Amino acid sequence: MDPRTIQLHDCEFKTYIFEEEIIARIVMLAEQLDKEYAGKQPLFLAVLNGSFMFTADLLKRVTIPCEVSFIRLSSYQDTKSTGRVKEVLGLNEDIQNRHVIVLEDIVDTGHTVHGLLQQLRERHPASVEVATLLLKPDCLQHPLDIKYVAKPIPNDFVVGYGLDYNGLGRNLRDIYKIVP
Ligand SMILES: O=P(O)(O)OC[C@H]1O[C@H](OP(=O)(O)OP(=O)(O)O)[C@H](O)[C@@H]1O
Ligand SMILES: Nc1nc2[nH]cnc2c(=O)[nH]1
Ligand SMILES: [Mg+2]
Repeated sequence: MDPRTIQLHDCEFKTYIFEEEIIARIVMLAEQLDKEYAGKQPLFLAVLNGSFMFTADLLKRVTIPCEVSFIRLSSYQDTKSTGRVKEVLGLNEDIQNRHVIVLEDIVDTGHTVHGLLQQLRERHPASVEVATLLLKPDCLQHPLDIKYVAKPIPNDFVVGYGLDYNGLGRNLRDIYKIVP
């Protein structure tokens, strides 16, 4: 497919992962989760805002009985982590003895998921794992074991398919990377 370039605020981005590849990877992930969580009735816990598209496309393809709930965490300004993860909307669900799968659009420094996993484990779930669409393994600042990764990527700032640059770009169907 032809590469496309777009402008968001003051930055230029070019196409990087097309919708077809995103969906193909999500289909494989759903099949894996169907097998590994059969009989466990997992609770998917989606981290807003970034994970909304990933969550919808993944859960449409998960066929086992499951539940979904949402929390909202925020830590990015411009293209950088502030290092402070703000809880904008908390968790109301009782997760004791539940099999929880955290859904993220991207794990970058790992600050967001690291803090969230600490909080969740205090509530005694039966198990907690993380499923992320994208992982930047070279950027991790915490020793995290992310079990389900649809696609590892290098250290470039990306937008689209839920991911934003200062609010813009979340509605794009493909993923774009920043042009330095
Ligand atoms: O691994 P980290 O360095 O913590 O980065 C990953 C987090 O950053 C983004 O969220 P953000 O805080 O920008 O909020 P958003 O989901 O509303 O875009 C993304 O959706 C992840 O939740
Ligand atoms: N939009 C966007 N948000 C992020 N949060 C952490 N890493 C990224 C990234 O590369 N792009
Ligand atoms: Mg997020």
